[in-house]
This record gives sequence, structure tokens and C-alpha cells, in this order.
Amino acid sequence: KREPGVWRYIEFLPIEDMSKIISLQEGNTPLYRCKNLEKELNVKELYVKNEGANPTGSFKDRGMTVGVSVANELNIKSVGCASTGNTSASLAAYSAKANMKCIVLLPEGKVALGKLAQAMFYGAKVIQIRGNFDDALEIVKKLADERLIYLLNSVNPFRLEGQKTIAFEICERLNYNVPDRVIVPVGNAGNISAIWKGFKEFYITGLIDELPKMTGIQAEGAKPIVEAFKKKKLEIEPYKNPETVATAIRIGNPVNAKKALKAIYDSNGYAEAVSDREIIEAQKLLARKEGIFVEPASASSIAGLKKLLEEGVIDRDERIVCITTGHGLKDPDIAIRESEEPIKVEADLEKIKSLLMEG
Ligand SMILES: Cc1ncc(COP(=O)(O)O)c(/C=C/C(=O)C(=O)O)c1O
Repeated sequence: KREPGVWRYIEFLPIEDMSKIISLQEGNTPLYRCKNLEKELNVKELYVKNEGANPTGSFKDRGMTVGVSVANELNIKSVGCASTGNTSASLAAYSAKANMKCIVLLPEGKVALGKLAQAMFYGAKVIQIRGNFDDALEIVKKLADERLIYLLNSVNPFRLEGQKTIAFEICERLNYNVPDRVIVPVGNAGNISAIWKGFKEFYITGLIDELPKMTGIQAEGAKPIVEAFKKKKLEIEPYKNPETVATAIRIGNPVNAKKALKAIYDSNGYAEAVSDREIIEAQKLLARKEGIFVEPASASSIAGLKKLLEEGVIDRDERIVCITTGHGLKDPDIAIRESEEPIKVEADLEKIKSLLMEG
């Protein structure tokens, strides 16, 4: 009997020497049936695939276990990436286990606290640049061109090979009853492309006989893929200054835009943008209705579902899977800012009882 997790699907993964695999037992994340949210949103069948349950708290671990294992096979000694945070946290962890040097470039002041703590604590060399993610990516690409680092952003196809296992797990867990629609938050656009690749591979091998509509959600202030989709184009107009509270997807020039748009067109899917307010409301709804705490960017898939139901794009009787991509603890500042103030009081029973009465 095979262990669950990314390497359960080893025949679909690009590794020759299994002894070189670097794994933190990633994958095998929960697929929750969200009956409370179904009532709230008036949909028939809604699941949430919570990638926040991965070892470093995001779906990036799926891509990194494969990317770093391949780097290990190639006897690479130093790896690097640009990151809005989660990629750097994940690469720092996997490269530590692989005994590789790790350098990460982050947009100064725009990385959520938990992610910065991870990258630092796992021992990566953390460089904060005065610029945004896209500026950082341009630099690490040049470092890679000069062979100074092995690049593990999602321009590296081995990253997508690991992330496609999200589709495999959804299929297995639903006994190969493929969802009608899979909704994914989109930043650099690697994940939606990878998930589509996974469904297609299960289709080609005859394990499933239908394919889901791939639906990408971006933030209003960083939606080059949504704009291209609305014009039915394959080329994007990059954003010079992407802006959103969902800093994980604060990306203006997604490297996988073409792959993502092809996935959306080929699957008869859709792309939509949501406001920061809609993202935060969805983040709160998911926590307070289903007990699932995710970081803002993750909740954009829920915000997008709500919006597309209201717009009549998504039918209420579809079987829907929303991917939530990162744990809520990644961004504690926003969670505290968006919550009711704690009450400060002496440790006095009567006082506390009176507070309980207030309800
Ligand atoms: C929580 C969360 N949700 C969604 C995305 C978007 O996925 P892609 O569309 O595959 O980029 C990210 C991406 C983060 C980085 O790009 C990075 O960490 O550098 C994320 O962390």
C-alpha cells in the first residue's frame, strides 16, 4: 500500500534516482466538504482543498519537493528564488534539508510576517530589495543565467510537476468523480497551469473521463490575466505597480500567463478579479463558517466563487473545488487588524461574567 503525498504519484514525476528525493511529507492535504458555506452561498456541492496544511503552510511545498530533489540529483550546491513570501519559505526549508545554500529576494516591506520569519529561520540568505516581486524575479533570472544559482521560481518546470499532484489528490478523494469547476487564486500563474496539467494527465491515462473548468481569480489591483481573458487574448499587458492587500498575489507580470490562459481557454473556464474588501470578507467567512483559516490571497478563490455565482457565470448545481493556497498564520497582522479588538480586564470573575452577559 502506497503512502499518501506528492511521491505517491512517482510515475508522473521527473526523478530518476529515488535516493535523491528531498521530502517533508508534503501533500495529502484535506479536501473539506463545506456544507455551511454551501448554505451561505446557496450552492449544491462545495469543497475546499486546503493547501495551508502543507509542511511550510502553502502549496509551494509540492513544487519544491520535486524541484529541490531534481537539483539534488544534479548535485546543485546553491538555489535561489524571488518571492512574495511563500516560495521563499518553502525553498528555504527544502534546501536546508538538502544541505544547499539558499538565497531569496523579497520585495522590501511587502512580505507577510510569518513568511519572512520562515525564510529567515530556515537559514536562507534573505535579501530585501527596494522594488516589487517582478523586479526581484528579473534579478534572480540573471543570477541563474550566470550559473550563480539554480532558479526555483515557477519558470522552472519541475515546480509545476510537483504542484500538479493537487489535481491527482482531488480525483482520488472524489473517487474519480471530477469536479465541474476548480477555482484557483492566481499570481505568477504557475499553480492554475500545474493543476490543469494534472487533470489532463489523469485524463490521457484514462483514470478520468471528463475535465473541470479552470477558473482563475486575481486581485483588482493585479489582474493582467483577467484583462487578457476578457479580451480573449493570450498576451498580457503587465502591471507596472500591482497593488493588493493579498501580498502573495501582488504580481504584475506573471511568468506563466500564457500557460494559465491556455488552461482557462482549453477547459472552457473563466478568469475574474475581486476587490481587497471582497478578499478579506471571504477570508473571514471561511474561518467563521468552516473553521478554515487561510491567508488573504488564498481566500480570493472563495471571493471569486461568490462573485461568479452572483454574476451567473457559475451554476449553483456545479460540483466545485476551491483551492486555498496558504495558511492564515502566514499573515497574522492582517488577521488581527481585521478582527474585533480583544477586551482588556482584570482577572475578576464578576467583571468577566458581566462581559459574558453582553453576548
Ligand atoms: C498563498 C498564495 N496563493 C496564491 C499564490 C499564487 O500562485 P501562483 O499563481 O502559482 O503564483 C501564491 C504565490 C506566491 C508566490 O508567487 C511566491 O511565494 O513568490 C501564494 O503564496
